[in-house]
Amino acid sequence: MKKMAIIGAGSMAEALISGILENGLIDRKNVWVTNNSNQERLNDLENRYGVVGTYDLNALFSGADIVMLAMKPKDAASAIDYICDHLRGDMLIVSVLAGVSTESIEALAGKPLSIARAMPNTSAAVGKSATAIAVNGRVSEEQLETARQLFGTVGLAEFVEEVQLDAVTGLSGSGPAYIYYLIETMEKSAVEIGLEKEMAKQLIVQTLIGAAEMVKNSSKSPEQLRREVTSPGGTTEAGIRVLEENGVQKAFISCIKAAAAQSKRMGDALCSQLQVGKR
Ligand SMILES: NC(=O)C1=CN([C@@H]2O[C@H](COP(=O)(O)OP(=O)(O)OC[C@H]3O[C@@H](n4cnc5c(N)ncnc54)[C@H](O)[C@@H]3O)[C@@H](O)[C@H]2O)C=CC1
Ligand SMILES: O=C(O)[C@@H]1CCC=N1
Repeated sequence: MKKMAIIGAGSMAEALISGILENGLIDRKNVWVTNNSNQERLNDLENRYGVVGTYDLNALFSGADIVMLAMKPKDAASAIDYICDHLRGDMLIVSVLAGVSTESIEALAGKPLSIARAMPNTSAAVGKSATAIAVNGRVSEEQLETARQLFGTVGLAEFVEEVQLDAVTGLSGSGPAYIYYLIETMEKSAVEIGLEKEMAKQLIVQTLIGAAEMVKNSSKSPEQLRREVTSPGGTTEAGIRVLEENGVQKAFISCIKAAAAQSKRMGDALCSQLQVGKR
């Protein structure tokens, strides 16, 4: 039975704990978690999930085969420095840190490590994450399968090359925020055209779920599906024309490119600081 040590006890850690336990991937008594100082949060996770919270690093790492890095990227250097004596080459290090390369993690730890670097999104909290995973050359077939299973408990898990993770971050890591922004916008306009907010919300959510299911299950392209909604001279055509006139598609493309570029900038800055190769 595997043991996992989780460093960082925030929302991403909790989503993964929940997914792992619901799927029985690891026994709750073998899921250990720590953070930098918030004992109350550790108690809360212990009470709700039956996992083990601790500040005793020897106990945390004893017998651990998987170590998950789940603090904010800005805290990565101090956190890895604090735990590096406990990291071993035979452990699978799983990182969800945005923009922190596998080489940077090894440089921070000062030793070669088997690392699976993942980019999930916050929909992991409801088991619907879209996660992309990249592994470094030291990850064994068995560890690769472990990484797939881990992120499979919180949604879709696909493998990519590490160089593609900035693009994934801009697309699906940040992606839920773009959709929330769209929902906010649809809610505002719904109220302006005379609908109650709560009713509008239900209609919007169902519209999104329905459209997503159509794209997922139909053999037709999104463009074809859009054309089927758009009657000549009808309402959709009038609406889409305004989107086109306002360059909304161009703005979305620029948005995703800006987010991906920021991910790369953040990663490259850390690589320069640590004097490791940029991706
Ligand atoms: N929020 C998002 O949409 C996504 C976040 N991520 C990544 O997930 C990671 C965690 O994000 P969240 O869970 O949203 O953050 P969060 O702020 O909810 O949790 C961070 C946790 O790290 C702990 N921490 C801080 N310094 C520490 C240290 N030195 N040692 C141990 N623990 C320490 C904090 O106490 C807190 O429990 C980040 O690296 C982020 O890049 C990845 C994909 C999506
Ligand atoms: O905004 C961020 O930096 C993180 C990474 C992906 C989603 N949230």
